[in-house]
Amino acid sequence: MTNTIIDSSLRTVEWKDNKVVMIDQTKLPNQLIFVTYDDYNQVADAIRTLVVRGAPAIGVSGAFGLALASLQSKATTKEQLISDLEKARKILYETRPTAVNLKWGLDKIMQVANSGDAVEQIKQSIINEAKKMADEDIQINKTMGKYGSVLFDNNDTIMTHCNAGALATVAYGTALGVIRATRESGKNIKVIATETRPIQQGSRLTAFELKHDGFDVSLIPDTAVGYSMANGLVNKVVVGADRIVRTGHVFNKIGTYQVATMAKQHGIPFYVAAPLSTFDMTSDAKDVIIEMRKGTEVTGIGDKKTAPDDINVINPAFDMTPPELISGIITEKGVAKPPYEESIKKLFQAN
Ligand SMILES: CSC[C@@H](O)[C@@H](O)C(=O)COP(=O)(O)O
Repeated sequence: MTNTIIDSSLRTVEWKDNKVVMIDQTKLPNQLIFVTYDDYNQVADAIRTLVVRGAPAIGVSGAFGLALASLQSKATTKEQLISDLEKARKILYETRPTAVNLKWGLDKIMQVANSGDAVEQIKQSIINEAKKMADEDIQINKTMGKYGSVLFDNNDTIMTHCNAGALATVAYGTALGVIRATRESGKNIKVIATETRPIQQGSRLTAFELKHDGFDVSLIPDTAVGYSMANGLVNKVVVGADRIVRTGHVFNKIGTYQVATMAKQHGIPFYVAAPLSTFDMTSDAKDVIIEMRKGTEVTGIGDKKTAPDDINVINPAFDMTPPELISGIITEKGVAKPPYEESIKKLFQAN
């Protein structure tokens, strides 16, 4: 593993010279550091420790992890290679439970592996497929952005929560992709980003990313969502998603439910932007596992301790926003509107 500081345009995760290169998001915004991995276990660690995070980005990272596993394998038969890949798949899959894109990315690669014949040909097909998934992610975000941009007006101030930007995807972003496309369509917009405690994806990543790209962005503490809405500072909200089930229940970064509830209270449209790879058409909302993260994320800010010793902590990483709070779900196939079960089904039929 090597670290290099490079100031370049942002591509979160990439396949280069048979290695995986990603931005170390734990170091942002103070340092822009790219890490290079040649072992799938390192990729699994990177997902687990949030070096890479955001549902689409971890989906593609999982796929690249399997591509590394195929190169690491010493298998001489297809059966041995599949068994090595299954072992790696399990390790990668167990890194984070809520974002369904991880399963999607791993399943897609396993399908390619299972449909191949000879070992070397399977390895090459896996690498090709993972690279294709990364490239398609950018295109999907741009298409989603175009569908979403018509929902926003000139002079809107748009609130977003957590980070659903280029850094949560391969590039461009889901919710921030919609914001980018709205600006690209010639509309003048401002953005309000929530800080997103406990680990501040909003201030460290969204504010960093939007400022880097010249947006008019203001940062607020999570506790100022109600104030901002009650005082007319926000016209619309757009957030990303980690998993959306067929009924339109949206699982996203902790605090999203509060933002959506507050938006409803103030009659502010609340949109979700996510690719079809974020939809889980087989689980019920009650079966989705909410990741619980370590208490130290809450008992301190960065390295500074801000809570008493031995305090009990409850630290869920995600929450569920029910469909009745959501004005529309923006995808690369169009915008789903209530009733969601029906309109989501139609988006998949159009696929
Ligand atoms: C585009 S991913 C959805 C995001 O809005 C958000 O929930 C997110 O960034 C994921 O959380 P994270 O815990 O940082 O991986």
